[in-house]
Amino acid sequence: MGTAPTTRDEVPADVIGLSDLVVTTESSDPVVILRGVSLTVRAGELVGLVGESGSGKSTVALAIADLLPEGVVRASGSVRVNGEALDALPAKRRGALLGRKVALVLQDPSASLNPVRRIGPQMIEVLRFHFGVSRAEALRLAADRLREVGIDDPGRVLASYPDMLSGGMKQRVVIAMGLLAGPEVVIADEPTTALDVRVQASVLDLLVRLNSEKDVAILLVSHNIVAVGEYCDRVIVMYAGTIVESLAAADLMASARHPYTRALIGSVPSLETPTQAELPTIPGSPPDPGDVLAGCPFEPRCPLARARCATELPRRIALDESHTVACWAVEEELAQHPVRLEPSC
Ligand SMILES: Nc1ncnc2c1ncn2[C@@H]1O[C@H](COP(=O)(O)OP(=O)(O)OP(=O)(O)O)[C@@H](O)[C@H]1O
Repeated sequence: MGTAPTTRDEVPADVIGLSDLVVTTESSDPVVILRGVSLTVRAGELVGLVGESGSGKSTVALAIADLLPEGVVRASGSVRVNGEALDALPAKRRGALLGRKVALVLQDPSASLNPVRRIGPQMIEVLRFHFGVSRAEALRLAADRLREVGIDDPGRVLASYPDMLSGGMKQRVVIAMGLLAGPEVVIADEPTTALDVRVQASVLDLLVRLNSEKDVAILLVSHNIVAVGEYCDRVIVMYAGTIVESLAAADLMASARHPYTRALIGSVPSLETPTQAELPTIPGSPPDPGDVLAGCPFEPRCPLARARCATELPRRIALDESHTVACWAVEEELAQHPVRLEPSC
């Protein structure tokens, strides 16, 4: 985490807070995409959001940025940014708050850049909009931000069109653009997926460095639970539009309890895995978003499933201050031990 160590009395404020967020398609027979998601990202925190394809990670990212696609709506629940509920703000103030406080970095950097304008004018426009600075000052600030993301020759990059840059370089530019307004949080949705394997680690390292040096909170969306565990402070695991577990990254390998989290960890190869070895896969597939689910969405694939799991959605219980899990089997195992049975983010 980028913040200085805090005492118990000095918990950093939440920069992002989702409460019971339900997102559906907008139709007479709506498809439920998020089924009541609650989470927080605290100031300076580096949080990983993981899960299989289709679990709803990108929808969470887009809901925070108020950028849900056409035909997808927030049906209930709330999104708070810097303590302000987005719903309570008029559209103009909501846009200004998000523009200043939240930077979104998407998988494909080209989607965030205008292909027919040089990088310089694109960055200058953002700076002049937010700070009303002169063109010369904006150019200086843009070059500073580019250096901050590891670009040694900002002059060349500012004079380039996006397609003159490599994928890794473009993603650095997008991150630098996201930093222009001085955000509290960067939401990075699979920021390395479209990049060459060689540059993936350097972009992740850059995000970690920005988190520690500039104290920017980061919500890192990823398929790779092991990588997220290595880079982040906290890991949140999603399955079929729900959060099934949230815990400190340092506890991930030894203390993850949800059978889905354990299966995800088991399906990622490690350096020790022989190249010929067959990796365990999770049998079955996630439910379709259109399925009506009475119980736990993981029940059909779960090695610990019991009768109750098919009919009752597990509640999210706190195992300790930083660990929550939603699983009837885990709850039954813990029945002999005192746990705080209260919803927690
Ligand atoms: N506009 C839409 N209309 C209908 N369904 C949608 C729409 N957008 C997303 N979905 C569905 O919502 C579910 C969650 O999608 P989302 O992209 O948030 O998942 P994800 O975990 O980010 O997946 P990936 O890792 O593949 O990006 C998916 O099943 C997807 O098909």
